[in-house]
Amino acid sequence: MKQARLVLVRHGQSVYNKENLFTGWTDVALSPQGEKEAQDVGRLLKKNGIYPDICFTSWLKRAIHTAQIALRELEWEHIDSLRSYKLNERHYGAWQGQNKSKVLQEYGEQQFLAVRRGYDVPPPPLDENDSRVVWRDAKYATFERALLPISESLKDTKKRVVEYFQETIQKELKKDKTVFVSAHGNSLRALVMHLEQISEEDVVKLEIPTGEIIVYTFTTEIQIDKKEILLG
Ligand SMILES: O=C(O)[C@H](O)COP(=O)(O)O
Repeated sequence: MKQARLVLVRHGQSVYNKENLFTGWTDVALSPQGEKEAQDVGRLLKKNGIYPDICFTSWLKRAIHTAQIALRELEWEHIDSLRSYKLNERHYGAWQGQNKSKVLQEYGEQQFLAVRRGYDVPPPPLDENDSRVVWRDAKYATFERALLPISESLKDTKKRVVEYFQETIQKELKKDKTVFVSAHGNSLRALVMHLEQISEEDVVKLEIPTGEIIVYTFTTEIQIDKKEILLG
């Protein structure tokens, strides 16, 4: 019997991950190691006989390139790919581009963790006059300003990610498709929190490393039957 499968992949290491900088909506490329991690994703999918029917990514190139490299490695590049800003990484506000160790020193462990891994504490917002603010990026020019964040908590990210999951991705699962999603550390933490009904307290411990592949198999009622992490 064909069962719906959801394959979640965190993009490979980016050049900001390598430098230990907060990234958020900053649109940075994969590092050479990240490209290798993306190839490994394709290799592991092949080894496990997982050939997706459809692919979803965020609008950020580290997730787009991870999906493209993985599908090339899998020799499965023909499938439809849909992209949405709703799968983008959590907006890291004024912390974007800052060194994580320096921010930790400046804010102290408790505040740092509350923002970085907690549920409803956003980082300080990006100044509206900052040239990096999202509405100055041509890609988002047609959006209403109110839709574009200058900082987000995990709760804010979860709202848009779950909306997109329920409106779009879940429709494919209901047709028993194998759905590939290439996204980000925190947009995926938000989705996993929703799927596994993880509490606000427990989500603090949820970590998703770069290049990780999580495969959920669903029953016909869209209930999780099995969860697997694919390892090389
Ligand atoms: O946006 C970032 O900096 C990373 O993609 C995720 O970072 P985090 O693990 O520090 O939340």
